[in-house]
Amino acid sequence: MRQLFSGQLPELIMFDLDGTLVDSVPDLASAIDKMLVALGRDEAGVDKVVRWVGNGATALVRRALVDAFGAVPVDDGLFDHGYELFLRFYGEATADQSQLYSGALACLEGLKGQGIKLALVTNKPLAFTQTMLAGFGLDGFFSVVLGGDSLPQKKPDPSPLLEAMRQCGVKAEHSLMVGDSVNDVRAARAAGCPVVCVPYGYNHGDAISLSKPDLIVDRLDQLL
Ligand SMILES: O=C(O)COP(=O)(O)O
Ligand SMILES: [Mg+2]
Repeated sequence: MRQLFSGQLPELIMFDLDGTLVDSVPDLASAIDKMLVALGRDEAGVDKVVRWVGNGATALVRRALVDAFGAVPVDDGLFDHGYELFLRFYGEATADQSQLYSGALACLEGLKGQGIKLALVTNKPLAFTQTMLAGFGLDGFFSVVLGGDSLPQKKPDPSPLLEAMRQCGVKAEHSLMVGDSVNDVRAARAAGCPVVCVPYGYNHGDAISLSKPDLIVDRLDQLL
């Protein structure tokens, strides 16, 4: 990580949540499947849902409805009904089957111990993000937490990263983004900061190396 900052440590590290810190797809898939069954369709299953995660909850629901109903664009009434069902089911079980990735907690503890400011920048809606962070005891680590609905634009737009930097008072050249998807890489490039990725997350079924992050680490504790 130091090689990205001319031998120094970054002052701020911004983390993605789904697919980077937490393997959240089991609960997301379960809520999507309950929604589809309530709408009279077959379950989609984890293998499909894993490719639909990454652009926030509305995009996830829309992709599931397009797959199940085959209509593009999805009718507004169907979307509203489906989204309401998804919010209810996911709210009932946000972090039941989800798991922290190996090395994630040690990474956050180690970086915080080195005096580096930490921020969480996710496309997941803020309310679910807060539930998940609290469920894993991670809520104390971050100076700033931004969800996909915190600002008008979400990743790959750079605005959530720029807002986290602004709130922490750190410039882009002293900031680092850590994520798992092309949305994290694009947001970091547009915000002007380096980006490290993990290869185990959700990148719409593509290898993250195709997005050319500055560094790929197999486990987050390799950042220490
Ligand atoms: O909710 C999503 O679609 C993805 O969330 P993430 O930005 O934490 O990966
Ligand atoms: Mg992610």
